[in-house]
Amino acid sequence: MGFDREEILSSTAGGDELQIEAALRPKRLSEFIGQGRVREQLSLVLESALRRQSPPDHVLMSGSPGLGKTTLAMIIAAELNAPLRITSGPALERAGDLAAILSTLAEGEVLFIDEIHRMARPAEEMLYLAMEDFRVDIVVGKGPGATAIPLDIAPFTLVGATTRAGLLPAPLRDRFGFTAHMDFYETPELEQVLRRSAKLLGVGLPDDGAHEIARRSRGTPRIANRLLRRVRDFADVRADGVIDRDIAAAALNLYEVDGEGLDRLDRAVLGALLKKFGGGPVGLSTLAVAVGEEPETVEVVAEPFLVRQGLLARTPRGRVATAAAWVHLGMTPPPDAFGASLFE
Ligand SMILES: Nc1ncnc2c1ncn2[C@@H]1O[C@H](COP(=O)(O)OP(=O)(O)OP(=O)(O)O)[C@@H](O)[C@H]1O
Repeated sequence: MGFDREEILSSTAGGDELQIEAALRPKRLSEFIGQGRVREQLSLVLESALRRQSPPDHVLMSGSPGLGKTTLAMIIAAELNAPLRITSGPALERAGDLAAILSTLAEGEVLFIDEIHRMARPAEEMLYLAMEDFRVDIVVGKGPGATAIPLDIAPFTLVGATTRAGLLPAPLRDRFGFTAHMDFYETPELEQVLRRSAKLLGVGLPDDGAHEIARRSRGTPRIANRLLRRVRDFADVRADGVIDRDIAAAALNLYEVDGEGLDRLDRAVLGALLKKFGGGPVGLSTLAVAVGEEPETVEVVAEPFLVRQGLLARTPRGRVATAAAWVHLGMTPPPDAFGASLFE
């Protein structure tokens, strides 16, 4: 499969989680689990580009952190047999930062810009022209005497990733020929991710253990892999190394991941919403201050999963806890709680 178990095991010894994460990444589209529709659409886009022998359309991927956007960008380059350049929105502060990258791209190269919604405005405007005409305008001089010198660049494919597609300006969004929205994964898909990772890590993971970790992984492969490593530590020290359902449940309880996969931040958000604001509605920034986090962390990391679990609703007046949230935290929902009729 192109994976080197030694590579993974030795990086475990060094304790380098990032290296393990990299080693667990699927390298080809056929190894990528779940996201069936995105995979099928992407495989058509790539296949036809290969037949035409020209770079495919630019690709935009949106979705919560850890769902596989970086992995897919790497796969796109691998399937096209093309080199890959990786950067991120916050690193592109000035147009010159982007010009330096664009002007040195090889023909057909894949340029991956993570967190593309955080790119500075001048770089964004330079990108429009580059995406459309494979050209950049290098501005020389300042003020009224400034002149733009056009420079042709090699045809390339931009792969952009964002956790917040809504923040992308329309002119940028419209220049992507293919947009993929990544959804949270279903439990059986995460079981597959876990079985594959366990094999690569040489960990014994029976089906009931895989199921227990998968259902607590917030629909996210990165979290599934992270929990697998924590549970493996527990199994090595407190059991014979095999991760069955009971071992997985005991380890995850210890790490404060509850039965529905809510972690400490998720529970802090719900707890504040219920106990400090009577279930809401409350504004995002007030809620974030109450849990001591940045609004963006609450909005991007905690909320999408809580919404998906039916525990929190975003309304025009603010965030509201549903009746299910009260029940989840062991409290009785007030009669007027959002969705209370479901519990009658
Ligand atoms: N479909 C998948 N099949 C198997 N493993 C996956 C899949 N998607 C992601 N993973 C695993 O999850 C980890 C995180 O994926 P990745 O870094 O691609 O997420 P991401 O969406 O780019 O996150 P972020 O936006 O936070 O960087 C990877 O190490 C990879 O091993």
